[in-house]
This record gives sequence, structure tokens and C-alpha cells, in this order.
Amino acid sequence: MNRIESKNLQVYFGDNHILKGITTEIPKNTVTALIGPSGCGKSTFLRTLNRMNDLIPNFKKEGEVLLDGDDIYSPRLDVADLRKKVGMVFQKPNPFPKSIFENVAYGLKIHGHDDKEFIAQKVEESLKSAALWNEVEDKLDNSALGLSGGQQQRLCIARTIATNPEVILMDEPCSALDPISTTKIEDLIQKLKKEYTIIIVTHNMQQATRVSKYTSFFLHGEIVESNFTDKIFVEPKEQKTEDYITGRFG
Ligand SMILES: Nc1ncnc2c1ncn2[C@@H]1O[C@H](COP(=O)(O)OP(=O)(O)OP(=O)(O)O)[C@@H](O)[C@H]1O
Repeated sequence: MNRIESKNLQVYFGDNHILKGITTEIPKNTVTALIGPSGCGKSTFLRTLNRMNDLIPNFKKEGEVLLDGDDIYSPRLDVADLRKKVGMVFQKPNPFPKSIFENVAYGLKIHGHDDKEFIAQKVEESLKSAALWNEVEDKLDNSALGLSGGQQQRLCIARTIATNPEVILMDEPCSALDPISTTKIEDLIQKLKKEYTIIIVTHNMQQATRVSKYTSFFLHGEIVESNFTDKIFVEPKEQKTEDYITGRFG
């Protein structure tokens, strides 16, 4: 079953035509990797899925993006609600300058929860799901900024899952991390895919093969090829895909 579908999606920033007719399907509760050279539109596509591009001046979009069959660009849609369903983790860990506890509780509070016991329970649950609880349980009131980069990224994942999203968008989530922290995040992605639909932009081909079931190869604002990750990396159908994955460009 597909969680997300895009149909002939075109994106422009002013006169620049960035996405040129993206038609694709993202299956539910699995990991899809988006690969391709710098500037090909991977992040722009990812950001259309929770309407983050709306904040960019001169952004224009044509075509459709459906979440569970509903048009996410419908004027009737509440964007805050959409972003609760479609959470995002960025390249650089970006915890708030608040305590570890408050970072995870924040989303719950802005979504109207005020029961302290519920919030404490949810914070613990989310930190456990993000494989961080054991490292922080006795210092929840310390500043999140005192954590290592890898711990901060897992905290950002805990913050995202605290509000029960359906989809988690990850834009190069490991590119600022050391190899050990990267392994922890990759293990976490494997665990989270049972409950969440995950879309990850990565420049690291090994990472795409390790974590994802499906891969889409982007080039110049188009998808050249989408398939099972094994197929893309072992027997790509398109010459351009083969050239990219064998390091001939990009
Ligand atoms: N805020 C913006 N305003 C104008 N143009 C932008 C903006 N953000 C991105 N672009 C342009 O859109 C194109 C696609 O960028 P995007 O970040 O989606 O590529 P990408 O494939 O994710 O690249 P990278 O791998 O380097 O992150 C680029 O030409 C970029 O310059």
C-alpha cells in the first residue's frame, strides 16, 4: 500500500524549474532512499512532502502530492496538522536550546497536551524508541546542547516521533556524524521502519543499500529510475543510473 504519491509534480523557484514532472509512489512502512548528484532536486522533493517549500519566496508548484489519497496542497488542509503527520529530521542536528526533556515535550505541548504524567510517559517512550533513553535518563534536565552530535540527532528523531507521525523525512541525517553515530542512526532507521514510512536523502550509496528497500535516482529534477534498492544497485535499467552509482559522475 502506498502512503505517498506524487503525480506530475513540477516545482519552480521563480524562473528556475527545479522538479520536472515527478510521478512516484512511496510505499507504507518501509524505507525509500533518494539519491542523485548535488542540486538534482532531492531535498526540494522531500520538502514538498510536508510543504516546507511553501516558506520559500517565489515557490510555485503544479501537479499533485497525495498522502493516503488526500491532496496535501488542498486549501482545506491544515499545514500544522500535515507537519504533525509528516515529521522531518535535518542534516545538522538542530535541538532547541532547552533541556533534553523539553526538546521532546515541546511538540506535545504545542499540540495541546498539558497532562504532566502523559507528557513524561511520552517523552520516555520516544527517547526509548530513538535508542537514547539509556544515555540520558539521569540527565533529562540538562541542556540538549551538551549532547554529542549523534545523541543530538537521536534526540531530534525522538522529538519527531513524540507526536506520532506517519511519515519521517530525513535529509542526509548522518552527514554531520561520525561512523559510530551513523551506525546507531542506521540501526534506528531499521527499527523505526516497522511503524513509520521513512524517506531518506543520502549521498552515501552504501547507506542507501544498508537502510532502504526502495531507491529513486534523481537527475536534473527528474526521476531517472525507481526500483527495489537491490535492483537499482545490482542491475540498473538505465545507463545514467549505472554511471552515477559506479561513480562516473556526481
Ligand atoms: N531556497 C531556494 N531558493 C532558490 N533555489 C533553490 C532553493 N533551494 C534550492 N534551490 C535550487 O534548487 C535546486 C535543487 O536543490 P536541492 O537542494 O533540492 O538539490 P539536492 O539534490 O538536494 O542537492 P544536495 O544533494 O546538494 O543537497 C538547486 O539548483 C538549488 O540551487
